[in-house]
Order: sequence, then C-alpha cells, then structure tokens
Amino acid sequence: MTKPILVIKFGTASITHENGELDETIVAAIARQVADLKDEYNIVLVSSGAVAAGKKYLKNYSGTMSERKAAAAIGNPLLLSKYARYFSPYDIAIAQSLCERRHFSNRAQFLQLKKTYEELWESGVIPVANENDVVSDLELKFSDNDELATLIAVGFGASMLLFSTSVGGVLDREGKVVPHITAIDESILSLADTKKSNLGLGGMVSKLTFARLATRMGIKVVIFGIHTTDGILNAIAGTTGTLCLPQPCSMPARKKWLASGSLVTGRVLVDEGALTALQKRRSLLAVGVLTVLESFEGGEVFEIVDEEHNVIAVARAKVSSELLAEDRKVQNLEVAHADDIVLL
Ligand SMILES: Nc1ncnc2c1ncn2[C@@H]1O[C@H](COP(=O)(O)OP(=O)(O)O)[C@@H](O)[C@H]1O
Ligand SMILES: N[C@@H](CCC(=O)OP(=O)(O)O)C(=O)O
Repeated sequence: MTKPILVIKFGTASITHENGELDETIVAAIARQVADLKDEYNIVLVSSGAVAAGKKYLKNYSGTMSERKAAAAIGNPLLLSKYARYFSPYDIAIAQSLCERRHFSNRAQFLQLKKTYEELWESGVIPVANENDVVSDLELKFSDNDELATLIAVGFGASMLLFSTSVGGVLDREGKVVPHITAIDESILSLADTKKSNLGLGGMVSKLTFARLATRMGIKVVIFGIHTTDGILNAIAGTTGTLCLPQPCSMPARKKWLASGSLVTGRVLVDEGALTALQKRRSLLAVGVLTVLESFEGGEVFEIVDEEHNVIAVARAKVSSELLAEDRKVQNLEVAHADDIVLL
C-alpha cells in the first residue's frame, strides 16, 4: 500500500536566528522527527532559508531582487549541506528540488516532478524543495514557499500539510494559540496582521490564505510552532499548534490541481452559448471563444471569463492560444475537454 503524503514547510523565521544565521538546533530537531515519521509517510520538506544563509557573503547587501537571487545561489548549497549533515546520523539522504512556477502550470511537467519524488521515496530519500530564486523573475515567482508547499500538497493529493512558524500557531487577539479552525473565513483571516519576518516573504496572512486553499481541497493543515518540543510530531498528533480542518472534497487529483487556481497562465473571454455549455459540463469549443485575453500553451491552465470578466471556470488547454487564434474557423476545435474544466 502506498504511504500517505506529508508536506512540511519551514519558513526563514523558523530555521534562522535573528542575525540570519541558520539555527542548527532546529535543523537537528527537524531531522530527528522526520526520521521518526519516514516509515509512515512519504515526506516532502519545503525549506526557505537560502537567502538568509547566503546574504552575508555579498558586499553591501540591501535586499534588492538581484541581491536576493545571488544570496539564494550562495545559500542553497549551504542550506542543503546542513540538512544533509543532520539527517546523516539517521542514514537518510536528502535531495534538492528547486522549483519554478511554470513547472506547476503544465500538468505533464508537474507529474514528472511527482515521479521524481516517488523515485526518491522508493530509496528512502527525502526531497527538500525551495523556489528556484536564481531564475524566477517577478511574474514567474511563487508568491512564497507557503504557496509552493500548498501546490505540492494539493497536486500530489497529500493527506497533511504542516506550516512551521516562529510563533506557536495562529494567535487570537489575546495572543493565545487558536487550537482549531473549522473554516478559514474572513473573521479568521482578519486575525493575521501583515507583519512578517525580515528575511521571509510569507507571514501569517500567506499561511492562512494557502491553508484555506488546501483545506478546501480536503487536506488537513496544521500551523505549528517550531520552537515547541517535538512540534512536528505533536502537530501531527493534533496536540499543538492550530489545526485547520479539511473540508469534504471529492475532486480527483487532476481537478484539484486545476482548481488550485494560482497556476493559471492564460485567459479567454467566451460567449453566452459557451457559458451554457460549460454549465452542462460540456467541453469548450473554439466557436464560443470571443477573445484570447492572455495567451497559453497546450497543457497549461487558463481562466474562462464572461463578458463582465468574472472568472467562471478554469481549464486545462488542449491546444495553444496561438493555434486557437489561427484555427478559429475550425469551429468545433476542442479548446478544453469537459473533464479538464472546473467550474468555480
Ligand atoms: N494572528 C497571528 N497569529 C500568528 N502570527 C501572526 C498573526 N498575525 C501576524 N502574525 C505574524 O506572522 C508571522 C508568522 O510567520 P513566520 O513564522 O515569520 O513565517 P515565515 O518565515 O514562514 O514566513 C510572525 O511574524 C507573526 O508575528
Ligand atoms: N526561497 C527563499 C524563501 C522565500 C520564502 O518564501 O520565505 P518564507 O516566507 O520565510 O517561507 C529562500 O530560500 O530564502
């Protein structure tokens, strides 16, 4: 039987000291707990910290985009070598996986990532993912590693997603940890202020936003404090941090990947007839497309909008927008198959 998938994300604030140095006691604690869980789960670690680890080697670092990229290039091998060092007493090898947004928007490519991870798990190796900052430009970036972890969890059909935080979990207005959240609505989102750590990108707003997406896709999420003893093990047991309960969701993995939304690359405006066909769970044909608002390749995800530009559905393209524009005369050209369309 295949093991359930567990995705654990560590933010910069969780694994570094105030001065930006990596906190090796935390990395050691991560290794110990992950080693404990390895027989039970197929695990993906998503770790930030490359920029923090590399920035001291740059002269006059002030945090510009190009300096962050350079710092990440220096810091990634340093970060991974620390993980490797602390996992080695448990005889566990770790593997680096630097990800870019476009790898997620094309399902075939995304499935290759999954296949690579399966290959690693087969040999007991644990993948450690991070955004490939060195080449990710503004448009192609994940908003932060909270998003990367969520897209991995949703696309792989993970059973659990854990977000570490430098605080104990989601804090209420009195500063106490909220033990569980049944639905992440506006009142919960309003608990998070936009404060975030100096070196990280995410913060609590981002964690809650992506926890909402993951829980809607049926994934259990725990936002836990990294400084709690056995924080990871206790988060899984439900005895620490904030548990965000999963919503019932019967979508197959392919549709979940589509519905994660943030993978969208293109956009088309469709007519009334096409909207009616979509409501009846039919495919989208070229005849119903009025305009291509943003281009896309075959295999990529695009949004379908109505004349008021409301997003009605997301779909996986069978053909590129270029071909669609050329072949508009071929009115029954299938732009997206019914099975590849999710109504929102
Ligand atoms: N309601 C809240 N509960 C917990 N943390 C909050 C809340 N509102 C804002 N925050 C801030 O969010 C941040 C938590 O994320 P942090 O551990 O810094 O993450 P990362 O490095 O992963 O982005 C902290 O700086 C914390 O002060
Ligand atoms: N990719 C960057 C981290 C970006 C990021 O998402 O940071 P964080 O909000 O601390 O998880 C790095 O390795 O430094």
